[in-house]
This record gives sequence, structure tokens and C-alpha cells, in this order.
Amino acid sequence: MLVKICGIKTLAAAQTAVSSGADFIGFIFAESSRKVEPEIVGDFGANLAGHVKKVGVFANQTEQEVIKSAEIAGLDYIQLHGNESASFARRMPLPVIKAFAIHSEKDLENLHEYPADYLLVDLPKSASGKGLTLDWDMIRKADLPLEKVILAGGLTPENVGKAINAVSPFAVDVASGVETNGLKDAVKMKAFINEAKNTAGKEE
Ligand SMILES: O=C(O)c1ccccc1NCC(=O)[C@H](O)[C@H](O)COP(=O)(O)O
Repeated sequence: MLVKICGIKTLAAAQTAVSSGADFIGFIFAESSRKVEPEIVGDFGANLAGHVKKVGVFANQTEQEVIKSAEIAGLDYIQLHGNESASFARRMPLPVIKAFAIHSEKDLENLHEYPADYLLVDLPKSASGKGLTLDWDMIRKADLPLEKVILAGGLTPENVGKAINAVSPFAVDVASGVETNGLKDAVKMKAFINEAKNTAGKEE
């Protein structure tokens, strides 16, 4: 199981995530308490192991801004977290992760038609940080290409194993579930990654 730790702001947190086994680390370049400047991420450069994939998270920003930030930060993936159109995604110079806020079953119907390398299914913003998760049964029963699905939304070290067994996604993504008082917590990151990596997936 692949793991993406999102909302990394410091080199120390990035290094802890990578040494704990993270496959993707996400940097928020959209408005957020987790926002970080692309120049800071660019400076992490050689201090990060080469195998980890750097993901920049954007929401309703201009094409020029996304492309410039991606270059400065040295990204591997662009995550679009707003209302970006399919043609916007097609013009991106890097592989795209498209995030979808899932309010109901209806939101899952046409996801696979969006031109993205990965589809990240997430809670709506209004529901995040409230101890809620997506309805994993609903996600599993939807007609989604699971080999492209990144499962997010309220995951924690305690529930990620159950989530993986229920959905069998390509990867899992977490931000607040590995934080204490708004900062990335090394113990929680390690626990989350261990639990995800030790869960086989698919349990009926
Ligand atoms: O995390 C943010 O602050 C954020 C702000 C603006 C756009 C996207 C943002 N988060 C990116 C994500 O990939 C997911 O929402 C997140 O990793 C899942 O969050 P959580 O439920 O807290 O684990």
C-alpha cells in the first residue's frame, strides 16, 4: 500500500515522513494553515531521498501560477484540489492527481472520465477535521478504477487499516490525522505508515 503524507511544511517533517516509509509527500500551495512557499520546497532538494514523490497541492489557481510553482518546488505531481476543468488538467506539464469532494454517491458517478493519473476521493471541506470519514462501503461499491484511487478524508493511524481493507485503493492520504496541535507528529506519521504498509487490503 502506498502512502501520501500531505501538508508538510518543514524539511524535518519531510525527512521523518520519508524515513518512515512515505511514498508521496504533499505540499499545500493553496490558501491554508498548511501553506508553504514553493521556494522553501525547492530548497529541500538534495536533502530528500530521491525516491519520494513530491506533490504540490493547488486549488483554483491560474495555470501560470501552478506551472511556475511546480518548477520552483521541483515537483513530481500536481494535485488539483479545486474546480479545475478537464482541459486545465490536460495542459499540466506533470502527472495529475485530481481531488474530488464526495458529498454523496452521485459525486462518484463520472470521476473516471476526468483526465488524471490518480483520483483522490476526499471529504468535503465542511466535514474535514470533525472525526468523520467517507462511507468506505459506498466508495468500494462505486464503479471506480481502484488502481487509480487515492483514499483520503479523516484517516488516522487507528482507522487506516480498516479503510484499506474496505476499499483496497491504490494509496491512502492523510494530513490532520498525523498532526498534534496543527503540526506534523513523528510518532503519528510512523504509526500511520506502519499500519498502512502492514495491511494487506480487501477483507470481505
Ligand atoms: O490540507 C489543507 O489544508 C488543504 C487546503 C487546501 C487544499 C487542499 C488541502 N488538503 C489536501 C488533501 O490532500 C486532503 O484534503 C487531505 O490530505 C486529507 O486531509 P485529512 O482529512 O485532514 O487527512
